[in-house]
Amino acid sequence: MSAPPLDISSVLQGGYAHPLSRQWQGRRTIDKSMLMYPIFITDDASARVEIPTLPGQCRWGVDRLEEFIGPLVKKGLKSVILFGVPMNCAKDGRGTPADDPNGPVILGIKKLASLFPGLYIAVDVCLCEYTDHGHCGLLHKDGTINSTPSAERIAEVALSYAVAGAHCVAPSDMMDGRIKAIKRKLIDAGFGNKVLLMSYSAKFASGLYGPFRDAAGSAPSFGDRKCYQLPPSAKGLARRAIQRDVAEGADIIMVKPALPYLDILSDASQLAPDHPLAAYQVSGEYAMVVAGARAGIYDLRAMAFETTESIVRAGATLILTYFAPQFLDWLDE
Ligand SMILES: NCc1[nH]cc(CCC(=O)O)c1CC(=O)O
Ligand SMILES: [Zn+2]
Ligand SMILES: [Zn+2]
Repeated sequence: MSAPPLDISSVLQGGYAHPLSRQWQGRRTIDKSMLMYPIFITDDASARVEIPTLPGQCRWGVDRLEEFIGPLVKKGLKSVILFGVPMNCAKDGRGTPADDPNGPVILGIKKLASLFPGLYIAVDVCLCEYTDHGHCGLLHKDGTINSTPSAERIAEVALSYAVAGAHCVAPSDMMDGRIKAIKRKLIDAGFGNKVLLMSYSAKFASGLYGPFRDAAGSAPSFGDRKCYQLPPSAKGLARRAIQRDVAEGADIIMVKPALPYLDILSDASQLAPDHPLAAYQVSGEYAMVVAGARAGIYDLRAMAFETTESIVRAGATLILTYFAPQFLDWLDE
């Protein structure tokens, strides 16, 4: 029994049979300027400590940033986002070490700015790395989030990074009202026309942050983050958070994590079509892709491209990714 002949409208394969015609059907869209590389800076100036759950990534001391970032800048790295990992400081309820002028983030901003004047320096703004309870904001006595002083404190920390020379401040804390509070503070201090505000707008309470919390030592000491990070099924809340942050003055909107939330990214590109849209391919997504490749399930490079291309296809114009160093090589090949 032979199958009936194909109908004219059934046949697509002739349209992409050749490598060149495949390019006409949709060209690779990632380029180096879209990559923002997350880096961990710790308070031991000479440190280079590998992070077991985040293969290939390290915590770096300020004195080693030149050897770490120099070769990447030569290959075309355009931007980084800094995360502070204080190991030798006294954490407290308000996250005092966050804006310590001698802490790793502020020293790191100054060091990178002086070493690499062409490098775009973004800084993650949060309190969880600096509070004794490990939560991202300030707490009431009963352990619940105290929003108003949280937003005020986050804004104060953001301003200190702007003063130190950051080009972009990126609050990841998810406190209500922090975008407005940060924008107000930046404007009042004369940074309104100098510093970009990138909001982690749709940040979900994800299982994919595990390696990051190892890297940054920022797991909460009790409870979880479900009262401020978004529930994974909450499409409506995510849309409202994006619209709110646009209204409060965010310059870039972010969706995080990326791969399990491509529908939200696509929604964001409709809701905020006039804003750059960032996606954070988080630590667990990176670790998953690497683990699968090591298990022989697929080729690392092919899967790194496939996942990031899907993120761009969904609407991202900027990708925070731990694959940035590898992409700098791969994009040259
Ligand atoms: N506010 C902390 C913060 N900032 C960025 C990440 C995750 C980044 C990653 O997993 O790569 C987290 C973890 C969390 O919210 O628990
Ligand atoms: Zn946090
Ligand atoms: Zn953060």
